[in-house]
Amino acid sequence: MDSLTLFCTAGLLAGGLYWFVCILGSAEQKGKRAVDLSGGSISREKVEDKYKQYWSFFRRPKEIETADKVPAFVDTFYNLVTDIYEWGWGQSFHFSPSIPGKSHKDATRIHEEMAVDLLNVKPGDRILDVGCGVGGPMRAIAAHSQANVVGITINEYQVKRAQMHNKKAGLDSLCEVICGNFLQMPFPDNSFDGAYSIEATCHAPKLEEVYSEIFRVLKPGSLYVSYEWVTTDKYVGDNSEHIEIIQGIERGDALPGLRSYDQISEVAKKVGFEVVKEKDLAKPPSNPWWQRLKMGRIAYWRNHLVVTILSWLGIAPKGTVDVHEMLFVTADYLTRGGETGIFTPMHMILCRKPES
Ligand SMILES: C=C(CC[C@@H](C)[C@H]1CC[C@H]2C3=CC[C@H]4[C@H](C)[C@@H](O)CC[C@]4(C)[C@H]3CC[C@]12C)C(C)C
Ligand SMILES: C[S@@+](CC[C@H](N)C(=O)[O-])C[C@H]1O[C@@H](n2cnc3c(N)ncnc32)[C@H](O)[C@@H]1O
Repeated sequence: MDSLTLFCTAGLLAGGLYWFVCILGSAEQKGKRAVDLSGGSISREKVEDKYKQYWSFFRRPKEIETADKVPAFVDTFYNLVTDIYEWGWGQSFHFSPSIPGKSHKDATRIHEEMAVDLLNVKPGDRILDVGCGVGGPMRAIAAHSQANVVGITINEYQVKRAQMHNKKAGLDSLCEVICGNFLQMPFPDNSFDGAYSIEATCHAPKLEEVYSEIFRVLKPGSLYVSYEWVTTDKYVGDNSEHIEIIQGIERGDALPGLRSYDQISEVAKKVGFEVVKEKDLAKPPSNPWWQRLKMGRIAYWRNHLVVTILSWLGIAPKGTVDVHEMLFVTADYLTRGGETGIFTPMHMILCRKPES
């Protein structure tokens, strides 16, 4: 082979690799590229250890149930997964029913806007986003309602990402992000005109603790809506396949234990809320929320290859392949949860804090 052929072949290979990693492997919503994958606030040499530490929680399940350690364990999880979520899913870390003829991005936004529409808020009102992630829902909701949204997340890295996205979207005057624990929120009593949580309170070891905090910070008469992760009435506690699926979902999503659908309104009433409405938004005529997960399978194989190459080249931190692998397996459990109908990530509950 002469040197020109060698040069051209090397150029083609390098170009192909760049296209595969940087173009094909880029996020749905631009913002995170494969080459930028990190361990969040964890230093790159500690990612592998932290991943092992994450798994050690599941070897001591009793400790999780009782633990004040849960917020720290959830924080570790989001350090490990936030970049991969943003890269492979976008800035909204939740599911939504598929809508024929609409893109995932539009279906996601519609699901988010529905939450704030239920709250009856006016422009200028102050509303709380409980477990805000990197702020995808917050930005859609602020833009749609012109309300001021305050988001709280346990994860410092997400705060930085959310603030950066808010600024970039020109929504930083409407959106504020705070790092804190939603089980002990740094807000005065009766200080919000509304609140919502999207697929976040499932991380609370006791739902009562987070619901009573939300109740405390809401003004009397105002509304709270939540999209909850729960097992449905189709879940049979002694069916081994059902147990396997639910445990798979818990392990891959940092959940201290999934609740049953009928526990949600019980807890809401117990802390003082009036339950205005309750509905599983996944039920027909809604189209399957897990369709997007299932359709993405080929992309996940490609992503796996991209992450493996980047790890091998020393660009992605050691341990990233393991985290990606864990999510890959989790996607399958979530799909099975949806297909069997034993699990829903969108059990909606709308509550009001009474006037007196
Ligand atoms: C509400 C929560 C998170 C819900 C979802 C946003 C995420 C649950 C599973 C995640 C993913 C699974 C497979 C990944 C894939 C292997 C990778 O290549 C690209 C990212 C995934 C698609 C990733 C994206 C986010 C999820 C769908 C929980 C934590 C309470
Ligand atoms: C699956 S993400 C959903 C994020 C956002 N609602 C969305 O839909 O994009 C769950 C969020 O809950 C937050 N969270 C979990 N436990 C928390 C806690 N104890 N205090 C504050 N935030 C918490 C996580 O940090 C994360 O931001």
